[in-house]
Amino acid sequence: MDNPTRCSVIIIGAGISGITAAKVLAENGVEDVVILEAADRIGGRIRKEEFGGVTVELGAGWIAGVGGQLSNPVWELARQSNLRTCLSDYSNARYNIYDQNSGKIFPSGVAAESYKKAVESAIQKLQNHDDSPLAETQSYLHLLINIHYILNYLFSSGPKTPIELAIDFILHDFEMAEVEPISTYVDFGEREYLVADERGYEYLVYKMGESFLFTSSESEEGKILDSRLKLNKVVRELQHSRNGVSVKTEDGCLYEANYVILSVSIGVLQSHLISFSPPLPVRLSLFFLSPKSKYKNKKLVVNVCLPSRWKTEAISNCDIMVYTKVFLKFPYKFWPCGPEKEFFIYAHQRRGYYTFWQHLENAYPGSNILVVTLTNGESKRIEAQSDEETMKEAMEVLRSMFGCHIPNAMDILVPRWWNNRFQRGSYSNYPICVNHQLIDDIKAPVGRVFFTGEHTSEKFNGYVHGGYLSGIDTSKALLEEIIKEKEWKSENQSFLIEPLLALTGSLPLTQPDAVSNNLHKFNIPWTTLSS
Ligand SMILES: Cc1cc2nc3c(=O)[nH]c(=O)nc-3n(C[C@H](O)[C@H](O)[C@H](O)COP(=O)(O)OP(=O)(O)OC[C@H]3O[C@@H](n4cnc5c(N)ncnc54)[C@H](O)[C@@H]3O)c2cc1C
Repeated sequence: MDNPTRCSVIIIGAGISGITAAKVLAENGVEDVVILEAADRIGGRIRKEEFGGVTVELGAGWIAGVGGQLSNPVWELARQSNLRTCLSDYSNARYNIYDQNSGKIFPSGVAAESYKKAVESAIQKLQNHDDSPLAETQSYLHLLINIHYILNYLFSSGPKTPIELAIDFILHDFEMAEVEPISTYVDFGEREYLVADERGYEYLVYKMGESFLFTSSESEEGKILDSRLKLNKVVRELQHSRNGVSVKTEDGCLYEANYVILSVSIGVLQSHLISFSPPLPVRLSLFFLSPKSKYKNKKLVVNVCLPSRWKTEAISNCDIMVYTKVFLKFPYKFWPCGPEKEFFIYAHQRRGYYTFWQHLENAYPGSNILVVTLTNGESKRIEAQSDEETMKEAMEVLRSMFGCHIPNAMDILVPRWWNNRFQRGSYSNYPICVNHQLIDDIKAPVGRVFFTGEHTSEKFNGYVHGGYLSGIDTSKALLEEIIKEKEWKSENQSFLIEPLLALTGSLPLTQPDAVSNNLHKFNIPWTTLSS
């Protein structure tokens, strides 16, 4: 094995969070970094592909949260790069629900009424229920946060009819899949813009990289040539100690640094693609029955959080959402394209079965492309089957909506985020009543290993701007740590010099380890009592 490459900071992953973190470090004088990226490109879950003559976004498609008092930083980046976007209005989707049996759109009154009734009756029930988390619900915003509860109350034995299932799917899996989407809309505004630019959404990540990495000037967009960015480097082992970190890649290369920033997705962390030595901390949970009257016969869970025993549990408690956009190219349009027709819904007795459709005529007029979104179980199911089978299923659904005469699709594109071992899903999805300790634990550093990525953003997890802002937060936290270590070292010079003297025979080697205790963030032991 060659000598290890040595640097100050290794960044694992070149998605938006990793590239942003590297940029902030470079701007603050830490340029001695190495970025290890498993794929052959930067951008991660922001990814374009040419399909049917246009550029489609396989991953992030929308800049969500625009038009509010604060400006979404990703929207700012998009404006600086003149990224072409178009406004999307999902709210119309609920008026375009196709009945599986008749192939006709439910009269707008019926669909809108079902939707309104669903929401109103749920609020009513929840407000009457004292211990409901929605007892105080007064606004639409509160409603959005707690959509899980609404749906559970509304369909107390589960949604049954195709239209109920379709509404459940739109609200639950599509519009409100994350725990607090509200922060995005409250902070940055309620508008969402679809990126429709041939350079792709990923151009923003490339532009950021270009600001601190060397690029070739051959083409207008150039190519990142900087040796600090290493593509096709799959990190498999990470060893960390109070002296530093060493990272081994699948091709046998070794890298050493003072610190690591790990930006891989929560799905990758859960998959054990990367092994940690020593292993990431685990939490011990003790269960027993309380003899005391107040808690009599209740199971008590005492989470004994021994020093540094918390990380793995937090990682395993965060869900990952699988969200798949299937693209279909047709020789001509057969779907309505007028105003408020961009999105339409198929109501089927199987929940989430090719439910949510979008045409790309607003983004790319004349492209004749439809996109259908599947999630979770349905995503995994179609990932496991051939694209031909998926096309056949999609065509059956389209024929039941638009009739037998419609043409076959000429081409299909099925991204596989779940089976991609560098992603293992689309984005993090925290439990609805998330305990803030969970997110704190997920993002807290372990010794010299710092964690970043959309899943570490308390307010904006699941979004591109969550990834971007987490990259800034993590690199700032690391910069503080670097400064603290420098200060500690200069204050404790004697501890550093004396062991050297000992080596020359002047002193016994009994001095304390010459590294700041701050570097090891042992958690203070804590306990929780829950019934
Ligand atoms: C289908 C889909 C639709 C989405 N829609 C939207 C949307 O409309 N709007 C929105 O705001 N957000 C959306 N998102 C979410 C958004 O894309 C992500 O939140 C964001 O891009 C995450 O950035 P990140 O840097 O945290 O992670 P990533 O982009 O996943 O970056 C992590 C990087 O680490 C690399 N990596 C993984 N394992 C290793 C390893 N072992 N060694 C080295 N490198 C490794 C990966 O290849 C990747 O490049 C969507 C995501 C998906 C998948």
